[in-house]
Amino acid sequence: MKFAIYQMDVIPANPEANKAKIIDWMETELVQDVDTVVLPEMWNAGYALDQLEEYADKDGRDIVPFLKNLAKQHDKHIIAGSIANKREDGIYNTSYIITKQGELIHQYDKMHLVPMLDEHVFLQAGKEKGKIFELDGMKIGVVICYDLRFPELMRSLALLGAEVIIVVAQWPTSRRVHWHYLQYARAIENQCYIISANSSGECNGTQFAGESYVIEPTGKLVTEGPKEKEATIIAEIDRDIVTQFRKDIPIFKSRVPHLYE
Ligand SMILES: NC(=O)CCC(=O)C(=O)O
Repeated sequence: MKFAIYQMDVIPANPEANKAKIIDWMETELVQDVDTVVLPEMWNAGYALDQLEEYADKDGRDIVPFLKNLAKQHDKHIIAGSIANKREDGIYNTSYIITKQGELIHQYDKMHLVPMLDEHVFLQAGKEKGKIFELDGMKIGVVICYDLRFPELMRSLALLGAEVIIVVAQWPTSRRVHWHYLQYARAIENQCYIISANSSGECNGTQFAGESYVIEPTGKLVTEGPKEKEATIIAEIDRDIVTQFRKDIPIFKSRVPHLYE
């Protein structure tokens, strides 16, 4: 499976401009040759949290049809990062997965809200258990940014069979060391690919790190995006590497969950 990651400089509080950027990016040459594209976290409105009442999508009503059309038009699966998404009981940070046939096959609301960003003041936390989905026979899970700090969530996706975990993010440069090491740890401990799409822009004085990664289950770096700069990252992944590594070091067979609690 070949991926294009959009390490996007998200424009805060401007969904129309961000949609236009994605339309243009999908036309770029690098993206033409891939099966699947990956977008970053909250790409519609950025981290303008105090303006989300105005700029959040209304339960995906605008953005889901937008993504479905784009997927069909370009014949590509879209792992659509996440968007600020207003429902009756508040605003969620929601990820959507759309197939190249234009079908919405998965959605996930970010379950861990970030205290350092006061997310609990502006956002609702997702209440549903993590699930996985399949694209071209590959089992995939998606998590959103701060979720990366919770090994329990990522392990639960691996136990459901995830061979790839996508991390969509707006992770700040100030904590880029955590961003780096946590992804390696999650790849190695869950013996899965980690594919991340981080933002590279700036919002209210916070600079986002860029440095989107593709890491093999073995901990080998496949490729990495530049620091703090918009970029397209292309990577091909190989399911056999997951299968072989899980045979070589069979940690899932060695687990003793009854001794962990
Ligand atoms: N958008 C986020 O979830 C940021 C997470 C973060 O800054 C951190 O975990 O540190």
